[in-house]
Amino acid sequence: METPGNLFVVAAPSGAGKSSLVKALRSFDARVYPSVSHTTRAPRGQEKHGREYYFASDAEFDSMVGNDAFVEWANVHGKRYGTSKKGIQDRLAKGEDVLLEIDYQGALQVRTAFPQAILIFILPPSWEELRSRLENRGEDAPEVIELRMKNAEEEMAQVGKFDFVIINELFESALFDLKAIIHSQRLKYASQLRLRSDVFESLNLS
Ligand SMILES: Nc1nc2c(ncn2[C@@H]2O[C@H](COP(=O)(O)OP(=O)(O)O)[C@@H](O)[C@H]2O)c(=O)[nH]1
Ligand SMILES: Nc1ncnc2c1ncn2[C@@H]1O[C@H](COP(=O)(O)OP(=O)(O)O)[C@@H](O)[C@H]1O
Repeated sequence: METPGNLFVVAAPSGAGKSSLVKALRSFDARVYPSVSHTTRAPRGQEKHGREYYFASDAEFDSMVGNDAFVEWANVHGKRYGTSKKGIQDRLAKGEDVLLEIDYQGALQVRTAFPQAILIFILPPSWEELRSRLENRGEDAPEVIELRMKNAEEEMAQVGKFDFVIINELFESALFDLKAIIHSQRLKYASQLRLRSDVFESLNLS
């Protein structure tokens, strides 16, 4: 589907730092609207329904799948996660930028539905660092960390299908890269025309 807003999709193995990067980006770029996904996994410590996720039962998730309410959904680490159509289509149609923080299976489904979507993959600098970030985050049980490390192999093998790759070694440098990708999309002709129609009009351009 062609829409005036930019659709950014950020994927990464668990622990690579995508939530931290997107949160930091949001703190000074309120024009990137993060979509809130639905999931059947349980909330973690500080997570709130409707903020990090909409936490859904299996039956609720089944019913949304049955009603064709998702742009994409996938099984990730044994739980289901999905992006609702309602959450993004209106915003994109209004010309707003939307950012999805989802797994690679979902990212590839989004590309089918929205061929102009910009797919960004975030890599950790090493396996050791990935494990230590998962351990230091202190949110997941040891067996959950093992499953996430194991799944990371399959996830990282998909990096070549993405448009951009960011290596999150130094946080500030990775954040700079993410900002640069987003900013470069906004400098494209169609985006500039939409965002700065006042300038285009005063210069008699269109
Ligand atoms: N396909 C898909 N994946 C999602 C969605 N929301 C989150 N995910 C992915 O599910 C995985 C697990 O997310 P989460 O449980 O929050 O753990 P985290 O990756 O450690 O932060 C991550 O790869 C997320 O990017 C979604 O709506 N669709
Ligand atoms: N560049 C970095 N250097 C060191 N630690 C980082 C870096 N980026 C993120 N982290 C830390 O790694 C852990 C995992 O990051 P998080 O954003 O939760 O990852 P994801 O959302 O990809 O699962 C968090 O404790 C976070 O503070």
